[in-house]
Amino acid sequence: MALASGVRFAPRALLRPWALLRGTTLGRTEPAAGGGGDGARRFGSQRVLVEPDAASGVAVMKLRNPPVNALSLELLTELVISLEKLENDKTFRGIILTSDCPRVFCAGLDLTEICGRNPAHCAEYWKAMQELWLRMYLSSLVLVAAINGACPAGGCIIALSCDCRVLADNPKYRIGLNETLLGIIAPFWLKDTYVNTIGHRASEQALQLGSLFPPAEALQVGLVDQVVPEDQVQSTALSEMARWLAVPDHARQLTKNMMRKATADRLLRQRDADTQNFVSFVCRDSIQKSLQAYLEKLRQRKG
Ligand SMILES: CCCCCCC/C=C/C(=O)SCCNC(=O)CCNC(=O)[C@H](O)C(C)(C)COP(=O)(O)OP(=O)(O)OC[C@H]1O[C@@H](n2cnc3c(N)ncnc32)[C@H](O)[C@@H]1OP(=O)(O)O
Repeated sequence: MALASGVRFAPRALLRPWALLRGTTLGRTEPAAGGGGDGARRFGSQRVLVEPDAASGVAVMKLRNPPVNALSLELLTELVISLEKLENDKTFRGIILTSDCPRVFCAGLDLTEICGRNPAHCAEYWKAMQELWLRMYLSSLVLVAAINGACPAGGCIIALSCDCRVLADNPKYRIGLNETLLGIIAPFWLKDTYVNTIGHRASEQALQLGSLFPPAEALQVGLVDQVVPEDQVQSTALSEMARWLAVPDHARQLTKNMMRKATADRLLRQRDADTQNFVSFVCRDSIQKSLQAYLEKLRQRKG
């Protein structure tokens, strides 16, 4: 990821994402409906749909891992690859991230990736989660989250790593870090991201209580930047994007780096320890039991 000034600030020692790829269909390019030239061609993968608009330099990236866009290992990997592809293409300056699944932006970690799995799998999964966060948090592109559905936990991590958040005004679309309610704890880098966004006291309260904020409260606490009627989420995200793109890239990118680097560096310095910590925590019998019980509750809630 090169800055306009030639400075590169994305961590270079990140995982090679394609090493994680299993059975995906990346790199597929197809014409968008009614599309013609390059600017109207879609590409992406099974779980990430990318609609690039070369004329504006903005791509819309849609999560499509039904039913709830849970962050499976495949989805994490495909997101990193799509992001990298856009970053390496000088045509693009911004991404609008949104959901292709009705009513849910992203349900967070795919609990089936950490329930009843062996430590090696949990480690591989957690590294992919770290990777996505690092890539997004330090991206040289402008990332705007168009949050068109529920956005708990890992979904909120994805939204928080964007530069700006627009949330649809629907009381069911709550956003926040509810980890404590599942009996788990947000890692330090997620806590840092929360504090950077809403401040220390609000984070302390919200993290301990596992608060999921409905739109008006999310706006009030500063978790999102705009709350708009559902049918205006996309257009508002585009207007926000235009505001951010009006700033010269090099100045905005270096400022973003200045604001975020210390937080990202903290994880980069202790990435392995963070992975070990995650694995030993989630593999404990007691944590496995609470995760299983939570998953069971979700399954039974249906119908
Ligand atoms: C040291 C430890 C560090 C750990 C830090 C970890 C940081 C991040 C943690 C997380 O992200 S944990 C995950 C937290 N996520 C949630 O609590 C959300 C749970 N889901 C919901 O609340 C709801 O599903 C929803 C997102 C509001 C959508 O509701 P809706 O009514 O539309 O769908 P459902 O009927 O509830 O679900 C459909 C289907 O999907 C399954 N499912 C839902 N969420 C998950 C998930 N996160 N992982 C895996 N599967 C999930 C749900 O069980 C249903 O499955 P089926 O019954 O159809 O089999």
